[in-house]
Amino acid sequence: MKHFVLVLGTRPEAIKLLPLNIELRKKENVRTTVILTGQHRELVEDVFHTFGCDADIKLDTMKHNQSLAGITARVLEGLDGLLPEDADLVIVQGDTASAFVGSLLAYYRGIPCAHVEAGLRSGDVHSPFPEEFNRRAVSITARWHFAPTLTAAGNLAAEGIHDHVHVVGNTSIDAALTIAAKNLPPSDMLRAALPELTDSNARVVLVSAHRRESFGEGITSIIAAIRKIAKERPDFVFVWPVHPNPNIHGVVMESLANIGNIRLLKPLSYNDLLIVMQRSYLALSDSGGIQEEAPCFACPVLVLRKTTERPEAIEAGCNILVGTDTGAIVDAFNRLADDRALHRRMTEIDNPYGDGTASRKIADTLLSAV
Ligand SMILES: CC(=O)N[C@@H]1[C@@H](OP(=O)(O)OP(=O)(O)OC[C@H]2O[C@@H](n3ccc(=O)[nH]c3=O)[C@H](O)[C@@H]2O)O[C@H](CO)[C@@H](O)[C@@H]1O
Repeated sequence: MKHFVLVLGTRPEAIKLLPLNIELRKKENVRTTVILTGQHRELVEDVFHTFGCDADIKLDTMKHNQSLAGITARVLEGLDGLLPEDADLVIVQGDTASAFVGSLLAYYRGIPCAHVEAGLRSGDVHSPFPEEFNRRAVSITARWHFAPTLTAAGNLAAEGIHDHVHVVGNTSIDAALTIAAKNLPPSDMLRAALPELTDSNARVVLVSAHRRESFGEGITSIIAAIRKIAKERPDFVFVWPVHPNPNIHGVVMESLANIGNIRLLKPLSYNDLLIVMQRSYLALSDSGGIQEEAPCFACPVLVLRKTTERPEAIEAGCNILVGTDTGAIVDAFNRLADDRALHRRMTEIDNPYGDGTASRKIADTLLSAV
């Protein structure tokens, strides 16, 4: 019996690793232990609930206004005491401190590591900060690299990483399709905050922004764009689940409260988020996961970043890279709002991040290799 340990700390890691854990647990000759590092505790609990499972080990690392050094040090020390001695494999995902530290500890202990969502690169180690460093660092020690796309595999090849690279799609698509197929009802909170959910004439727009690179000037400029569009376009309803990060939360709540067609909400459960996405005409977002999931649900994304390590959806024509300039956001929004033919073309393209089978492929590969 093999023992695989999944280490995760944030909401997107839970969304992208729990489908893999479910696939692994279907196998007879493997058992898994899920360790939650506690990096973003509150946002993660909901995801476990949605997938109907719980973490096996929970670390308590969350501190108010935690520094990067503080998180990294606490997760490394906490994990060191808890990583099971008999682990045959450590699995990490993406680009967080938890992923970096999980792979580092596996390296220290001589345990092989598998990296899910390997090969995403911006090319600038300072942006996104610190994610670009984290994912590059994981690639140095990982033995298996599960790249979501050929582009990501090409990024690894450019760094000399050729062995055990498997292009499987992104597990975010497995998660989104699995949960959407359950057709779970929206929460009472969402129903009350967004009565337009059942009004087929209302045009809904999903908004989200939380990247560190947008703190300060970027978020101010995004807020100015949303305020201007909302005032000029009362035919649209804007739904913004505001990230709890203090650099975002305060300024968004202060600047956009009391505008009738802007609904500022607490972070949505994953199921509610998918319901809003399915109901949205378009999304304005800097989120990586939303850029990947939205093409499944006919929801073009205007990407609120200067660059993205997800060029596939831009190249395919599902999403548009807009940046954070107020005028550019307003122009791109109006164009897509008014040009229904463009909107239809953008929503008819196959999702370049996969078809919902990434977790099964990863589980099969690992079972035959470890
Ligand atoms: C630099 C970069 O791009 N890094 C990414 C970053 O993740 P991100 O940018 O995707 O992070 P978020 O936007 O926080 O999460 C998104 C998920 O959360 C769901 N959601 C959202 C709002 C809400 O109210 N309720 C929800 O349920 C949503 O549907 C989606 O699935 O780290 C990951 C981990 O390593 C990486 O994979 C990934 O590269």
